[in-house]
Amino acid sequence: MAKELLEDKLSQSADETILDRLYNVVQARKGSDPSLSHSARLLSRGTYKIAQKFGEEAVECLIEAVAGRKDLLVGESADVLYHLIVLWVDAGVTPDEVWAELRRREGTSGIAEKASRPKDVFSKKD
Ligand SMILES: N=c1c2ncn([C@@H]3O[C@H](COP(=O)(O)OP(=O)(O)OP(=O)(O)O)[C@@H](O)[C@H]3O)c2ncn1[C@@H]1O[C@H](COP(=O)(O)O)[C@@H](O)[C@H]1O
Repeated sequence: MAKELLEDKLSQSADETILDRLYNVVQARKGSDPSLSHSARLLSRGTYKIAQKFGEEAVECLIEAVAGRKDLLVGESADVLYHLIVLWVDAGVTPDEVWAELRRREGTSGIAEKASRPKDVFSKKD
C-alpha cells in the first residue's frame, strides 16, 4: 500500500468515534432480519415509530436530568444517542454531515449567532 494511502487510512480510523462505528453497524442492519436485530426491527417499522422512540428516550433522559439522577442519566443518554443514530439512518443523514455542521459552528458563540439572525417582523419580542 502506498505510504500516502496508509497514512490516510490511519488518520481516518483515529478520527472515527464510537458514534461513527455505531452508525455503521445500524446502517448495515438495515434490511436484515428484524427477529435478530433491534435496529432492523425499528427501521422496518418506519419513520413515525423511529421518531416516536427517539422522543420517548429524550423524555426519559430529561426526567433523569431534572431528578438529578446522574447514574441513570448516563444510560438514558446512551439510549438517546442510539435512537438518534437510527433516526439518521432512516432519514439518510450521515454522521459526517452532522460533524461538519458542528465544525462550522465551532468558535461561534450561540449568543452572537442569535443576535446576527435577521429580525423576525412578526415576533412580539423586541
Ligand atoms: N446501543 C444500542 C441500544 N440501546 C438500546 N437498545 C435496545 O433498544 C430497545 C429498547 O427497548 P424498548 O422496550 O424501549 O423498545 P421496544 O422494544 O422497541 O418496545 P416498544 O416501544 O415497541 O414497545 C431494547 O431492546 C434495547 O436493548 C439498543 N440496541 C442496540 N444498540 C447498539 O446497536 C448495535 C446493533 O444492535 P442490533 O441491531 O440489535 O443488532 C448493538 O451492538 C449496540 O451497539
